[in-house]
Amino acid sequence: MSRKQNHDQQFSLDLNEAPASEVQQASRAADVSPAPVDAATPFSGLAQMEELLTQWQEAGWVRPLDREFARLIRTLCQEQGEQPEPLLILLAALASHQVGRGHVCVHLNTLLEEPARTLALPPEEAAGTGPEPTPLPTPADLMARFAPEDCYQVLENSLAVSDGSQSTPLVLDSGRLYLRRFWRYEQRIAESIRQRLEQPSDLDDPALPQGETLRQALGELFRPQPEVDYQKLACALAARNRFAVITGGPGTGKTTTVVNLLAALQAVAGTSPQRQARKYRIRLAAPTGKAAARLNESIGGAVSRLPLAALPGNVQQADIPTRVTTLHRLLGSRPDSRQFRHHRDNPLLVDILVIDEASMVDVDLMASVMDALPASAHLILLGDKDQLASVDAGAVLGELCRRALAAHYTPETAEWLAALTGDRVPETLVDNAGQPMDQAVAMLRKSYRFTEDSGIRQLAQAVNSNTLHRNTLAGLGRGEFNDVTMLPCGPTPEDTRALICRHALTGSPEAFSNQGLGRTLNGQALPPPVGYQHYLNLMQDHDLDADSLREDWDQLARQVLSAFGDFQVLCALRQGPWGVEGLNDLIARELTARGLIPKAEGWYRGRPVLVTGNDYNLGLMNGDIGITFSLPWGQHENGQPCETLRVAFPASDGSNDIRWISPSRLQHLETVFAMTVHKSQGSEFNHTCLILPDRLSPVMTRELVYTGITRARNWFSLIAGDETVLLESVAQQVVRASGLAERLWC
Ligand SMILES: Nc1ncnc2c1ncn2[C@@H]1O[C@H](COP(=O)(O)OP(=O)(O)OP(=O)(O)O)[C@@H](O)[C@H]1O
Repeated sequence: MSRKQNHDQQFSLDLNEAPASEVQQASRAADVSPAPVDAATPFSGLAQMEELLTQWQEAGWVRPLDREFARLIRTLCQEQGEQPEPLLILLAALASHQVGRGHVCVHLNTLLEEPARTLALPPEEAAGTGPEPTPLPTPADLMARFAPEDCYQVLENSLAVSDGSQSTPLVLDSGRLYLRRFWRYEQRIAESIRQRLEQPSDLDDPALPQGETLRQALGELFRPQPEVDYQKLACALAARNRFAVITGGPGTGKTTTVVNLLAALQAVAGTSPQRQARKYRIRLAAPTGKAAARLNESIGGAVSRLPLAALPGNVQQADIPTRVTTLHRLLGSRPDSRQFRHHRDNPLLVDILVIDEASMVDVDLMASVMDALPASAHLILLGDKDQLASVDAGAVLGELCRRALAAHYTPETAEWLAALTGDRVPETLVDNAGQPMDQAVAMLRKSYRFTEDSGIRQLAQAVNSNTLHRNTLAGLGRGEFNDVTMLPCGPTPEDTRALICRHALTGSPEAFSNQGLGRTLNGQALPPPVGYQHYLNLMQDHDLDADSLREDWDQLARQVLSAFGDFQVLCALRQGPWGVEGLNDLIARELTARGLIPKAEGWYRGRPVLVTGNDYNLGLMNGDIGITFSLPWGQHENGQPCETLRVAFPASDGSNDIRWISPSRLQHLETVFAMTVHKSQGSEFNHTCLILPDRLSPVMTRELVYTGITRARNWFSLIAGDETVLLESVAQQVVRASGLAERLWC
């Protein structure tokens, strides 16, 4: 038997799912030898390479997990009689390191061409401290010794690596090195999409009755327009395919479009002899509780405005759900397990699944969705392709939308769309060589939330197209737009801190060219920009007491939570004076000094908290926001009522209920006067203030700045520690290594 043939038995253990105890045992088995002195030393033996990995880990360059993964590969190779090359151990650690940074794999050629940039090693220090010189050999020093062929040879000769056809812990596929688990996720996602795209549709022939029903329904749902109606085109495309993506910037009508789409599909189902007029079972989901709650808020109104009576198929309001659940709840997550209740052998009972804010879904969760979805079900992803990618590995929506701007619809698709919608796709979006995946992606191109002259819209566009210039920023400073302001940092750090404090307190309406007054949208007056004193005043100015009813407290909590959502400080970093930790502390101290909160540490009345991990027992999801109240519900030993702290959370089921939770029961949370842009995904605020530091860091990218700006519904303020850093951030783009797009487009 050849070495490779025996793989399945040898490596039946999936290393990335290995229990911690095994990892620790492997770790303890390692020898340690003297520190390496140059880039050649780690290649003189396994112990030397492992010692370097330990030093990298101690320096904070790689995670303990990365080092342990490399050691486990070494142990497993040795157990099979292979003496692994130090280069193999190094590549294993680097592949694991890249997963920790959101990549699905490592492109070997890119790694060799640009090791420092690809790996972001050595890491830059947190803003404010500057990079420290280090005597450690860097990955770039090490990789400079090798050509791609050397890496391929070492990987191909190892029992720990295969092309995926065998159960090895590492997979080398088309020049990409994967941890096996991530390779499998990518495979499963691509397979599921391809399988859905290959299924013929009843709607393929516009002349057949189903096509005619769809045409009629679209005619009722969309008013005729002088220009191409991209929402109508998106509905038609998504109705035809069992897999579809609808992408668009803020306010381009993703929710409106999907509601129309679901109504149109129910009309088709209601007239379909094959379905015997049985309507589709539809579920709506979002990756976080916050995103689910936001869709909950907007979808009910959109459904109630549907012209149902005019549609064929006897579509009723109840045929279109308005309750949105989190993906974890939908799939049935179980405490302390990464396995969901719904999977291939216990699929979801659903005909159409819509996932909003799909940019936040990582490869692991997306693969679980694909597994749990019956092969015949429609999957519709909604999201903004230009937003930040998921926190965990992958950039699934970004990859699926990578050709969305130019569309690449085939002439056949363009003809079909014209027959169904009456709209002709512009020639620039038609491509004879368009591929099946292109035909399932629709991009909404017109914003209905922002007017043409909106500063938020123009700033977001300039960032997205990398055309943000100093004169745009100067224009913001001069008050060229009445919905955006740029607040100038002071000459000293104290001045800047004072500016941030003033702004966080009041929202600085005077800094906007119209003094924050008089803005209207679609004839509706918009509330002016506010800061945190707005919700804290509301908390203080009430006349509830121990005799008040629970309902009255619930009502107050709803008002306070809504007022808190009127303003949010966002930042790029976690640590340092410009990060969440520094800003939370700064703002809390200012509010204490103003008598708006009693103290700045621990638990106190008015403390806003962000849940940072799912807690199924309490029914709280990552991203939920609560506000701490002091309630007269406690009791002294003598029976007298006393104040007790409770955190008010809005129920995540769209019921408008309030849950009061004791602080001692809350485990994963942080104060949220400041929030990272990453955590703000899926949320929107009436007034958003984005604070960017005075030093560039790898996390500061175009996607981050764009996501920060587009969290603002009506007012946006910017505090940039250094304009050059802002411009440089916009020039930096997130590119996550993955092979998904290559699997879907040949
Ligand atoms: N075709 C349209 N004509 C007029 N108004 C529209 C149209 N489509 C959407 N709108 C309005 O634009 C606003 C934003 O629409 P919608 O909520 O559907 O967009 P979205 O892309 O889902 O927004 P978000 O950025 O919050 O995800 C809503 O007030 C909606 O009623």
